[in-house]
Amino acid sequence: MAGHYYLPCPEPDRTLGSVLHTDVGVLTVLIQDEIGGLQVKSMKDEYWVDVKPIPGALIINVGDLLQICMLDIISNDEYKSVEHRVLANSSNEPRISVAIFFNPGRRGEADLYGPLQELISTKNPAYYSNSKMSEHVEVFRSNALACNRITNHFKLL
Ligand SMILES: O=C(O)CCC(=O)C(=O)O
Ligand SMILES: [Fe+2]
Repeated sequence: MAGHYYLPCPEPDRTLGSVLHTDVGVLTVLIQDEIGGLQVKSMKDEYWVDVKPIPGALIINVGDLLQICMLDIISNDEYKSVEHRVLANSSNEPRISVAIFFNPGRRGEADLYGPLQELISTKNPAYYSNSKMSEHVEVFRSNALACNRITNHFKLL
Protein backbone atom coordinates (compact mmCIF):
# COMPACT_ATOMS: atom_id res chain seq x y z
CA MET A 1 0.00 0.00 0.00
CA ALA A 2 1.22 3.55 -0.69
CA GLY A 3 -0.19 6.79 0.67
CA HIS A 4 0.61 9.79 -1.50
CA TYR A 5 0.60 13.39 -0.32
CA TYR A 6 1.02 16.02 -3.05
CA LEU A 7 1.72 19.48 -1.69
CA PRO A 8 0.33 22.53 -3.54
CA CYS A 9 2.87 23.47 -6.19
CA PRO A 10 3.59 27.16 -6.92
CA GLU A 11 4.71 26.37 -10.52
CA PRO A 12 2.66 23.34 -11.60
CA ASP A 13 3.47 23.78 -15.29
CA ARG A 14 7.14 23.13 -14.65
CA THR A 15 6.97 19.74 -12.99
CA LEU A 16 4.80 16.68 -12.31
CA GLY A 17 3.38 15.11 -9.17
CA SER A 18 4.35 11.68 -10.43
CA VAL A 19 6.10 10.77 -13.69
CA LEU A 20 4.59 8.53 -16.37
CA HIS A 21 4.67 4.89 -15.28
CA THR A 22 2.77 1.64 -15.31
CA ASP A 23 2.18 -0.35 -12.15
CA VAL A 24 4.33 -3.48 -11.98
CA GLY A 25 1.98 -5.87 -10.25
CA VAL A 26 -1.30 -7.52 -11.15
CA LEU A 27 -3.90 -4.92 -10.19
CA THR A 28 -3.92 -1.61 -8.35
CA VAL A 29 -6.90 -0.25 -6.47
CA LEU A 30 -6.64 3.51 -6.04
CA ILE A 31 -8.71 6.07 -4.20
CA GLN A 32 -8.15 9.77 -4.74
CA ASP A 33 -9.59 12.85 -3.09
CA GLU A 34 -11.49 15.64 -4.86
CA ILE A 35 -8.41 17.62 -6.03
CA GLY A 36 -7.71 15.59 -9.19
CA GLY A 37 -4.53 15.45 -11.28
CA LEU A 38 -4.36 11.76 -12.18
CA GLN A 39 -4.19 11.18 -15.93
CA VAL A 40 -4.15 8.00 -18.03
CA LYS A 41 -2.77 7.67 -21.55
CA SER A 42 -5.37 6.83 -24.16
CA MET A 43 -5.04 3.38 -25.77
CA LYS A 44 -3.70 4.86 -28.96
CA ASP A 45 -1.07 6.75 -26.95
CA GLU A 46 -2.07 10.06 -28.41
CA TYR A 47 -3.33 12.08 -25.50
CA TRP A 48 -3.78 12.20 -21.74
CA VAL A 49 -7.21 11.72 -20.20
CA ASP A 50 -8.10 13.22 -16.80
CA VAL A 51 -9.40 10.70 -14.28
CA LYS A 52 -12.02 12.94 -12.73
CA PRO A 53 -12.52 12.40 -9.02
CA ILE A 54 -15.88 10.82 -8.16
CA PRO A 55 -16.62 10.71 -4.41
CA GLY A 56 -16.42 7.13 -3.11
CA ALA A 57 -15.23 5.70 -6.45
CA LEU A 58 -12.31 3.31 -6.69
CA ILE A 59 -9.98 3.28 -9.69
CA ILE A 60 -8.77 -0.14 -10.81
CA ASN A 61 -5.55 -0.24 -12.86
CA VAL A 62 -4.43 -3.27 -14.84
CA GLY A 63 -0.75 -3.86 -13.95
CA ASP A 64 2.15 -5.19 -16.04
CA LEU A 65 1.98 -8.69 -14.63
CA LEU A 66 -1.66 -9.13 -15.62
CA GLN A 67 -0.89 -7.86 -19.10
CA ILE A 68 2.03 -10.27 -19.41
CA CYS A 69 0.34 -13.33 -17.93
CA MET A 70 -2.99 -13.09 -19.64
CA LEU A 71 -4.55 -10.13 -21.24
CA ASP A 72 -2.26 -9.61 -24.19
CA ILE A 73 -2.63 -13.21 -25.23
CA ILE A 74 -6.39 -13.20 -24.97
CA SER A 75 -6.94 -9.79 -26.41
CA ASN A 76 -4.07 -9.51 -28.86
CA ASP A 77 -2.89 -6.26 -27.31
CA GLU A 78 -6.34 -4.73 -26.77
CA TYR A 79 -5.79 -4.50 -23.02
CA LYS A 80 -2.66 -3.02 -21.57
CA SER A 81 -1.40 -2.03 -18.20
CA VAL A 82 -2.29 1.61 -18.30
CA GLU A 83 0.33 4.34 -18.51
CA HIS A 84 -0.49 7.05 -16.02
CA ARG A 85 0.95 10.10 -14.31
CA VAL A 86 -0.09 12.75 -11.81
CA LEU A 87 0.04 16.46 -12.63
CA ALA A 88 1.62 18.80 -10.11
CA ASN A 89 -0.97 20.02 -7.65
CA SER A 90 -2.21 23.42 -8.82
CA SER A 91 -4.81 23.82 -6.06
CA ASN A 92 -4.31 25.45 -2.66
CA GLU A 93 -4.94 22.23 -0.75
CA PRO A 94 -2.74 19.13 -0.53
CA ARG A 95 -3.88 16.18 -2.65
CA ILE A 96 -4.06 12.75 -1.05
CA SER A 97 -4.37 9.37 -2.75
CA VAL A 98 -3.99 5.81 -1.51
CA ALA A 99 -2.96 2.92 -3.75
CA ILE A 100 -3.24 -0.75 -2.86
CA PHE A 101 -1.06 -2.96 -5.04
CA PHE A 102 -2.06 -6.56 -5.65
CA ASN A 103 1.25 -8.31 -6.29
CA PRO A 104 2.49 -11.86 -5.87
CA GLY A 105 3.50 -12.29 -2.23
CA ARG A 106 6.93 -13.18 -0.87
CA ARG A 107 6.04 -16.87 -1.02
CA GLY A 108 5.96 -16.50 -4.82
CA GLU A 109 9.40 -14.90 -5.07
CA ALA A 110 10.97 -17.86 -6.88
CA ASP A 111 7.96 -18.34 -9.17
CA LEU A 112 8.14 -17.49 -12.84
CA TYR A 113 5.42 -15.37 -14.39
CA GLY A 114 4.59 -15.42 -18.06
CA PRO A 115 1.84 -16.08 -20.56
CA LEU A 116 -0.46 -18.90 -19.44
CA GLN A 117 0.54 -22.15 -21.19
CA GLU A 118 -3.04 -23.03 -22.07
CA LEU A 119 -3.40 -19.77 -23.99
CA ILE A 120 -0.30 -20.28 -26.17
CA SER A 121 -0.51 -21.88 -29.61
CA THR A 122 1.16 -21.42 -32.99
CA LYS A 123 -1.60 -18.93 -33.80
CA ASN A 124 -1.20 -17.18 -30.45
CA PRO A 125 2.51 -17.34 -29.60
CA ALA A 126 3.85 -16.10 -26.26
CA TYR A 127 4.55 -12.39 -26.39
CA TYR A 128 6.61 -12.38 -23.21
CA SER A 129 9.42 -14.34 -21.58
CA ASN A 130 8.91 -15.86 -18.15
CA SER A 131 10.27 -13.71 -15.38
CA LYS A 132 10.32 -13.35 -11.62
CA MET A 133 8.49 -10.61 -9.73
CA SER A 134 11.85 -9.44 -8.33
CA GLU A 135 13.06 -8.84 -11.91
CA HIS A 136 10.01 -6.67 -12.59
CA VAL A 137 10.67 -4.61 -9.50
CA GLU A 138 14.34 -4.27 -10.47
CA VAL A 139 13.47 -3.04 -13.97
CA PHE A 140 10.83 -0.72 -12.49
CA ARG A 141 13.38 0.87 -10.17
CA SER A 142 16.15 1.20 -12.75
CA ASN A 143 13.62 2.61 -15.20
CA ALA A 144 12.13 5.12 -12.79
CA LEU A 145 12.82 8.28 -14.77
CA ALA A 146 13.20 6.81 -18.25
CA CYS A 147 9.44 6.25 -18.51
CA ASN A 148 9.78 3.16 -20.74
CA ARG A 149 7.10 0.51 -20.61
CA ILE A 150 8.42 -2.23 -18.36
CA THR A 151 6.56 -4.84 -20.38
CA ASN A 152 8.86 -3.97 -23.33
CA HIS A 153 11.76 -5.34 -21.31
CA PHE A 154 10.18 -8.82 -21.25
CA LYS A 155 8.64 -8.74 -24.72
CA LEU A 156 9.67 -11.51 -27.17
CA LEU A 157 7.87 -10.51 -30.36
O1 LIG B 1 -1.72 9.49 -6.84
C1 LIG B 1 -2.28 8.92 -7.76
O2 LIG B 1 -3.41 9.23 -8.15
C2 LIG B 1 -1.57 7.81 -8.50
C3 LIG B 1 -0.59 7.04 -7.69
C4 LIG B 1 0.08 5.96 -8.47
O3 LIG B 1 0.08 5.98 -9.67
C5 LIG B 1 0.75 4.84 -7.80
O4 LIG B 1 0.81 4.80 -6.56
O5 LIG B 1 1.26 3.95 -8.50
FE1 LIG C 1 0.77 4.07 -10.46
